[in-house]
Amino acid sequence: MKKSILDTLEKSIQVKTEFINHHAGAVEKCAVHMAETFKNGGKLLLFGNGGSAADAQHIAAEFINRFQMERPPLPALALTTDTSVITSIGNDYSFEDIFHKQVQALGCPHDMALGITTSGSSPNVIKAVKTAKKQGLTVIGFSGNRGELKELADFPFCVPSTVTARIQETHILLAHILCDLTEQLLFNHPQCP
Ligand SMILES: O=C(CO)[C@@H](O)[C@H](O)[C@H](O)[C@H](O)COP(=O)(O)O
Ligand SMILES: [Zn+2]
Repeated sequence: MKKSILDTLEKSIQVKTEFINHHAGAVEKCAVHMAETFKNGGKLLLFGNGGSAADAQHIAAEFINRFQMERPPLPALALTTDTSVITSIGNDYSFEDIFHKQVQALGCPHDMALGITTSGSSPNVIKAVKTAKKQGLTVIGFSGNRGELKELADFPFCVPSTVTARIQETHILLAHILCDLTEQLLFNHPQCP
């Protein structure tokens, strides 16, 4: 049992390390774009399924409330929370449309969209990402190393794994790093180098 726990820990660290080694520069660029977006009055729309829906909500809360410092709220909205909207779209149209229609309604050209899918191919995430691009939003894609999302996103972050749990663990690390950098860039965090 202990071996299995340690193997999982080791694998998680390995995937995160490999991911950061490959993507550190892109993470920094993405944070700069995000800070500019908020500075210019844009917002961040987030969406995903299952654990990634929880991640979308978790990340939105970091921006709206705060991450590590006292500062004004930043506009971020998870498209996974309004059961009336989601059930009406799912019921009248299809599950594939639940994020796409919300992006159509709420997305503006200077906003950013963050689509999260560990398979890289959930149809409702892919459709909403295509809509976001069509409407002029900048798209961040959180995925694993498979699927279409990495080809579509302006900032593709593909975790080098095919295991959903390992991918999700890296996504939340990445999200926390992006929140931290964005706060530093916008509000001159005391720890800013
Ligand atoms: O959290 C987990 C598994 O760790 C699940 O809830 C998982 O998120 C769901 O099966 C999702 O539907 C998977 O979708 P996706 O990541 O491939 O877009
Ligand atoms: Zn999970």
